[in-house]
Amino acid sequence: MPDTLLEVENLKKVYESSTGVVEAIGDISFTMRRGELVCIVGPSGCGKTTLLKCIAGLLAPTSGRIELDGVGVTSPPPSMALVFQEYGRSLYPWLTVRANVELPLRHTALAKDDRARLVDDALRAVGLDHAAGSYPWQLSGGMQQRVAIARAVAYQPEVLIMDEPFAAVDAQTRADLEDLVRTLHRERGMSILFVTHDIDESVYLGERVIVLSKSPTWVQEDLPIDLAPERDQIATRALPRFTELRTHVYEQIQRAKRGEAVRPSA
Ligand SMILES: Nc1ncnc2c1ncn2[C@@H]1O[C@H](COP(=O)(O)OP(=O)(O)OP(=O)(O)O)[C@@H](O)[C@H]1O
Repeated sequence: MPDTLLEVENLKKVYESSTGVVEAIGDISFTMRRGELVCIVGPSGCGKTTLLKCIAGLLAPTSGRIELDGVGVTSPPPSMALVFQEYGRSLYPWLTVRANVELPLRHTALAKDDRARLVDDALRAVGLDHAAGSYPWQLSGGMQQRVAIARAVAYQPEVLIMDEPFAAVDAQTRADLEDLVRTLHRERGMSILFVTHDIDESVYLGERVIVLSKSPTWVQEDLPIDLAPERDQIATRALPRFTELRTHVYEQIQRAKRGEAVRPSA
């Protein structure tokens, strides 16, 4: 199998509406390998969601190319799963946790027993096997987001796309969910593209952090995170190297906001 999973080449997105023209994405190129966990950060409004929508085939780019597994993305690829910030809106309140997790599998050719096995396994992976019969509205926000993650895990996607998934949960829950994402990546080899506003989160989670410029957006830096793969909320964040990396990313985002970085080809 080829090592490159996702390829974004010279992506440009211009919104045109009655209120005017917005060049959200100027020219973004990057690749992601199979099994990688890549974080994307950038100033507010720099086009992170626009980028993910294009990658997910929900929005047509103005120009450029996106390939998943060597195939051009022109509509939502079946081998992709998405988890958004608004877990409340991504779960069906009239379905149990189990039924919510099973939902995408109902459209596959899997036998009922196989579907049940995948759902059980995913619920166990996110620590919610005890809540299978509950309804989403009976769960805390963090638990609801675990259900959304379990649904993605059960679906066994080639790549999991996460758009600020933990922005609406409290700090302690957020730390637990970050560790869950690291575990899914480490133990199941999941390929994860993770957008966040939180610089510390990007360094804690990522094997690479892609820093975007302000709009019209380009890749200002593609930074390898040379921390050990075993990460711990207290020990890793206390490392001098963690502080160096987060300070570096912070400075890059400040430069991006001020528009100081100059595009190499410009
Ligand atoms: N449907 C749309 N029509 C017109 N302009 C849009 C549309 N969606 C987004 N934009 C503009 O495109 C730019 C990028 O928006 P986008 O939401 O992708 O950025 P973001 O980095 O995800 O933002 P945030 O950090 O606030 O979450 C912004 O200037 C925004 O106003």
